[in-house]
Order: sequence, then C-alpha cells, then structure tokens
Amino acid sequence: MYFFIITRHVTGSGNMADNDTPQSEEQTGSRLIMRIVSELFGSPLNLGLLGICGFLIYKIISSRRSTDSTPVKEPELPPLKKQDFTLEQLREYDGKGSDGRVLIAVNGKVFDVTRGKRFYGPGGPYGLFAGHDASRALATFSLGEDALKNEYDDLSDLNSLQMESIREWEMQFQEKYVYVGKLLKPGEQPTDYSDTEDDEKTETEKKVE
Ligand code: HEM
Repeated sequence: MYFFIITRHVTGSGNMADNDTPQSEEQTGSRLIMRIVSELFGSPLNLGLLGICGFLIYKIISSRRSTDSTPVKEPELPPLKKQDFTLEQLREYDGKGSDGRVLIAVNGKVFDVTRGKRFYGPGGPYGLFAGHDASRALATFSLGEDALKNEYDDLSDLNSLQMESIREWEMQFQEKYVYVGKLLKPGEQPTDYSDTEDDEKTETEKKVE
C-alpha cells in the first residue's frame, strides 16, 4: 500500500514512454531508473516524503528494538467489556491512562489496539491516533493533526477510493485487534450488549479475581 502511494508520488501521472524511440530493454530499464532517481531527489515534495518515510521507519525499528530488549513483558490487560463510545469517551484511552490501554476508531468501529502499543502508544510512530478516530488520517495517508477532527467526522467529503482504503484498513484492524464496540454519532444511543454477553465476565469481575 505504501509502495503504491509512494510510487504514485514518485512517478506522477505522465506517460514516460510517450517520446521514446524503440530501445533495448536494458536501455529502457536504466533510463527508467535514472528518471525515478532524479524525480525522487529533484523535487522538494518527494524529498520531504522520503524524509517522513525514513523517520517512520526509524521510529518503527527503534520501538521494535526497545520492545525486544525489555526483559519483563508487560502483563496483558483483561479484555474490555463490549460497549459503544462517544468521541469524548474514546479520548480517555490514549495509552497515557493508568492501565495504558489504547483504543482507536476506524470506520465507525472501536478497536483495542493495546497489543500494538509500539505503534500507537506514547512516542510511537502512530501515537497521535491513540484515543481518536483515525479513519480520515488512514484514508488520506496523512499524519497531520488536521486529519484528526475534534468533532464527529462523518467522512462524507471523502471520495470512493479513500472510502475503499478505510474499509481495507478496517479489515486489517479486524484481523489483528479486538473489536470493542461502535463509535457513536452525536445523539446516538449506545447499544445494550448485556444480552449478548450474559456468560462473559465484565472487566471489573476479572480484576477482582
Ligand atoms: C511513507 C512512509 C511510511 C512508511 C515507510 C511506513 C512504514 C510502515 C511499516 C514498515 C509498517 C509495518 C510495521 C510492522 O508491522 O512492524 C507500518 C505499519 C503501519 N503504518 Fe506506516 N509507514 C508510512 C506511512 C504511514 C502513514 C502516512 C500512515 C497513516 C496515515 C501509516 C499508518 C500505519 C499503520 C496504521 C500501520 C499498522 C500498524 C499495526 O499493525 O497496527 N503509515 N508502516
């Protein structure tokens, strides 16, 4: 996905073969490489993007190293009781609370991403998503503060490609993390999940044990 987006930045939309005369595959290949290299380093935008990529890779690698060298593994938190969240309630789970739990909303669904703390915890490369709705940021591939709205974001201005991208991210989160509940729209009432979870212990009950 990153490769696709980065190469779109790098190669632009022009057709490179437009003015070419017939050449050997080797010549065409090396001209293409030269062109990519000159576009990568010749434009301030691409240089900036390369810088951001380098920074993120550095953050991901360094967070991985610090996790590897930690001798004592953090105890896993008990699963959160299934529940819906308002934006304000979601904000409490930014990884800075006493238990360090991190929740993130993607496409209206709230996921417990605490096990991905090296990404989303304080100081992590995607730490700004913690306790927020990350949908717009993921859809627009942006790590800027403006991609995280303070009010409920209905995403209605996003195009179909961006919405498709959110759905892909949602599936990725669904596979990797625990779904906790819905992100509530303003005025929307939370669902009562007590019927569906009769036999499941609440978080408090588990803590007491
Ligand atoms: C352009 C430079 C970027 C590079 C080189 C990069 C690199 C990576 C790499 C290597 C991983 C996988 C780490 C692992 O599994 O160990 C990753 C995961 C991820 N990246 Fe990026 N990234 C970039 C930009 C972005 C941007 C702009 C966003 C969001 C707006 C983003 C969001 C994510 C998310 C959500 C994950 C998944 C973490 C998880 O598994 O929970 N990345 N990135």
